[in-house]
Amino acid sequence: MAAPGPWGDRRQRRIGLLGGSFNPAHPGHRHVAQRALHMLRLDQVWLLVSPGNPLKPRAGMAPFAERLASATAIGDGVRVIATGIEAAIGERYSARTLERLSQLFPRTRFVWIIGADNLWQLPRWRQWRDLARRTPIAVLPRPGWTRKALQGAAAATLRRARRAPAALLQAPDAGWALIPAREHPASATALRRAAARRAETPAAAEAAEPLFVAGMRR
Ligand SMILES: Nc1ncnc2c1ncn2[C@@H]1O[C@H](COP(=O)(O)OP(=O)(O)OP(=O)(O)O)[C@@H](O)[C@H]1O
Ligand SMILES: O=C(O)c1ccc[n+]([C@@H]2O[C@H](COP(=O)([O-])O)[C@@H](O)[C@H]2O)c1
Repeated sequence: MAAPGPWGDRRQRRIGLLGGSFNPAHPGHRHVAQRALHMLRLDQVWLLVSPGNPLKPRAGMAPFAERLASATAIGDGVRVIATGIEAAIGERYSARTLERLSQLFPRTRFVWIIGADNLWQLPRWRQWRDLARRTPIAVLPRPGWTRKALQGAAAATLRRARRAPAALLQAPDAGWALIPAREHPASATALRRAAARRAETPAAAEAAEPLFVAGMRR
């Protein structure tokens, strides 16, 4: 399978993987991708659109093609690119995805990128310890989650594997680092709620119209 981008073979390439539902994609994703790209001197960040997060309900999840298009729209097509490779290889558990990607791209060093909310949630992921043992993890701050995640179970279990950001990709073994970044407030949940409110507004206005007209007559 071809990598989703043009490559030179001059050295081991470094790819950041920002896995997500992208339901929809938003500027918070772009911020996280660009910050990781810059701070970890990555060649690219792949926005890895999940065929279905194992921990999220299917109800309310937009079709895969729609989410892939949404992620594509926030990338730049060169350094930050969306990919549906997880669906193509038939994986949705991240530990398995990483194992398969390492087989498919043996000369690539992958870094798993997550927001602080997902560091907090990590112990609920399948084979999360294997994932953390094999793959460097870059954690980006997120409003309401950063401090909580640093005090959570994953951070405690992995405390000896915590690295300074600059050291994350220097060591041959995996580890994790909190990447200094401004907290970005965007969230897909907030966007979906806002869209639902907007969708309700015309209907609500229509429903209120007879009352308004009646009120005018009185
Ligand atoms: N504003 C943000 N700051 C930091 N990390 C973020 C931000 N938005 C998303 N992420 C991270 O990007 C990855 C993909 O996120 P996802 O597509 O689920 O978006 P989301 O806004 O968290 O969605 P939802 O609100 O539906 O859970 C996750 O690791 C998540 O933590
Ligand atoms: O492997 C798991 O058990 C697992 C459980 C929950 C989430 N994930 C992955 O975490 C990434 C972020 O998911 P999300 O829905 O929060 O954007 C995405 O790549 C998911 O597939 C993975």
